[in-house]
Amino acid sequence: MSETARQHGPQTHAPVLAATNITRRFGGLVAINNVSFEVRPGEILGLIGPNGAGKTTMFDLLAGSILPTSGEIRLNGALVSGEAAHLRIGRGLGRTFQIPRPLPNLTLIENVMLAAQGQSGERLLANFLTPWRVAAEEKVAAKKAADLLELVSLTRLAHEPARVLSGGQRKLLELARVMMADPAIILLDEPAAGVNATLLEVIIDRVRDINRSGITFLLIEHNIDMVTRLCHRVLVMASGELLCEGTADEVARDPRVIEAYLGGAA
Ligand SMILES: Nc1ncnc2c1ncn2[C@@H]1O[C@H](COP(=O)(O)OP(=O)(O)OP(=O)(O)O)[C@@H](O)[C@H]1O
Repeated sequence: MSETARQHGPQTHAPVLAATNITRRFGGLVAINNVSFEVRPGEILGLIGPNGAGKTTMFDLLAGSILPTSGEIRLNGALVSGEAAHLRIGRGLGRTFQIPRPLPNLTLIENVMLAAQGQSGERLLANFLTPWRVAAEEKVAAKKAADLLELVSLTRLAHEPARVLSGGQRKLLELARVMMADPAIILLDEPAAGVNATLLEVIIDRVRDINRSGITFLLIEHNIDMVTRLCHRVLVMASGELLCEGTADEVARDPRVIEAYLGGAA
């Protein structure tokens, strides 16, 4: 485990997110087979495994894009397995995507502001009856969006349209967008994929900063260097099953993990 991971290890409190006996079938294919795990408050938990292991399907289940065939998902203790994705966002679950798709013609600030939760301006009647409140809320949201863009090192581009961003900058924008909804936990999908080495360092630093501010992460990543540097604990999946868990160093030495990767368990 890296020095940073050791210094900022998780506390042992009730899990932020818990998956219990989750199974998900697609027709005859069992994509997730009776998987259970917990994400502890304050940790960065890695989820790794060969292609087709079931990692993205697990994210889809946790975020509510798809529902499990069986099993339970709890978010801060509340049973959410049957709940729609937007309700889970309201409960503090944020998710980034492997290929972020910001609205290309809106500025970065506007893209981030769109992710604010429950503003009066979203309600037509409030717009009509209390325009001053809507304006005040927008001002607060704009300030928060600007602060978040600063946090992810994108202030310079805040008023540019999102279409000018590189792949790595889109990932940073996605992080700011997710933060706008004040998440307790962020599901981070392959933040290193397609990102150049310099920007990757920025992403690692920003994730670390955000984690130190108290936000928990579950991270899918193929870049083992990033996993080793960031994650307090790592889960390994293969062929829809949870193979093992431990520190990055421990799982890297586990013969079952080596076999899964070398043997093409997917
Ligand atoms: N909507 C779907 N319909 C049918 N099969 C699916 C569907 N989604 C995923 N699968 C299958 O479920 C299995 C797990 O896929 P998943 O995308 O979750 O793996 P992964 O670990 O995220 O892989 P990768 O690292 O390549 O992204 C694969 O065999 C995949 O083909």
